[in-house]
Amino acid sequence: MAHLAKKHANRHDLPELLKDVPEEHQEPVKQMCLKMMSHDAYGKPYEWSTRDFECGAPLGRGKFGRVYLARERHSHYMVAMKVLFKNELRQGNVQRQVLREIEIQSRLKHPNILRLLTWFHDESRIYLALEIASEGELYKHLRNAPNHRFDEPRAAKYTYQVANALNYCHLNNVIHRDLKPENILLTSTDDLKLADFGWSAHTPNNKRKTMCGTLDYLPPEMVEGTAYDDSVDQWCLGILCYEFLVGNPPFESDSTEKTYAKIKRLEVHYPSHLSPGSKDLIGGLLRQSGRITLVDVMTNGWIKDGMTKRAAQLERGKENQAKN
Ligand SMILES: Nc1ncnc2c1ncn2[C@@H]1O[C@H](COP(=O)(O)OP(=O)(O)OP(=O)(O)O)[C@@H](O)[C@H]1O
Repeated sequence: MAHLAKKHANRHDLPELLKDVPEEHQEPVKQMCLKMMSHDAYGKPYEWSTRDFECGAPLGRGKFGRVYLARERHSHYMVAMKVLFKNELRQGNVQRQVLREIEIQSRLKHPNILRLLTWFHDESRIYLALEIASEGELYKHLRNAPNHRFDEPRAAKYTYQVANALNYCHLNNVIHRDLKPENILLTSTDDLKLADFGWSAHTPNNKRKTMCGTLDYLPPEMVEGTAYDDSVDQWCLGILCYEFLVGNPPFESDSTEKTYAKIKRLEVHYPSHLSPGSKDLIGGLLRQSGRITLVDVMTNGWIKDGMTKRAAQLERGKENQAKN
């Protein structure tokens, strides 16, 4: 399926394709590339179908989708196959949402956005062949972390990666609008993949007024029903960063009204364990207007320092594993 990323690659491109692959993986990766290049689908239009995949263990289940590990028969390339039943989509009245998700996700290509490799359908089902994020939902990792929160280096790295993905979306006129730990997946290499573009929207420059997203993550302009633009995603990134560090979103309450009121008053309580750098960053994002940009987030000192520390943590983890 590498043809989707690099349509016209051929055998002569192998040295270039393999140049960043570690020595010990060169041969298997080369064989995989050769297999992909010999596939009927390589660089040409191709009608994928269930015949092309072997279905394996279930990976999870959503409101509409069941997700399975699957393997492309020819190349043995592994994917996460999401299967949606058309009658369930019709009953839930979400056909348009799913089509928008497919349309948007298939053209977004970024290391922190879950790739939709291909999709096809039969009479009763829609199949989405997705890149695998083997560690699953980030939400689960947050729940399982000590005190249900990440340490600052981990939170900083993840905030950077989400900012990077959102920045790419905005450059491509897409607003995500539904950021939350449940819509982010984690890979085996500790990298995030933004998923679930069901609520995202194309933004042909004008401001929008649709109310959507998750209550705890709603920015004041969406609560008030006024026009909004892509800076809603910066607000949500501020909420996400807070939730990473504290374990719950800042405006969480026991009723919708109370949450709305807190959002409108920008009533954020910062626990004492938060560093000044993290509070500064969150404060810059959780503003009614004049939010800091995603590039400001990516170049922020607290973020950069945290990323260096996270890389060192992971390195130490690898060394310890090697010793045991
Ligand atoms: N690409 C993937 N790699 C690995 N696991 C995945 C992948 N996509 C989904 N999963 C697993 O399958 C579960 C269900 O995925 P799905 O996208 O249907 O869920 P959802 O977004 O929670 O559903 P919904 O939007 O219908 O509420 C996820 O929670 C996750 O554990």
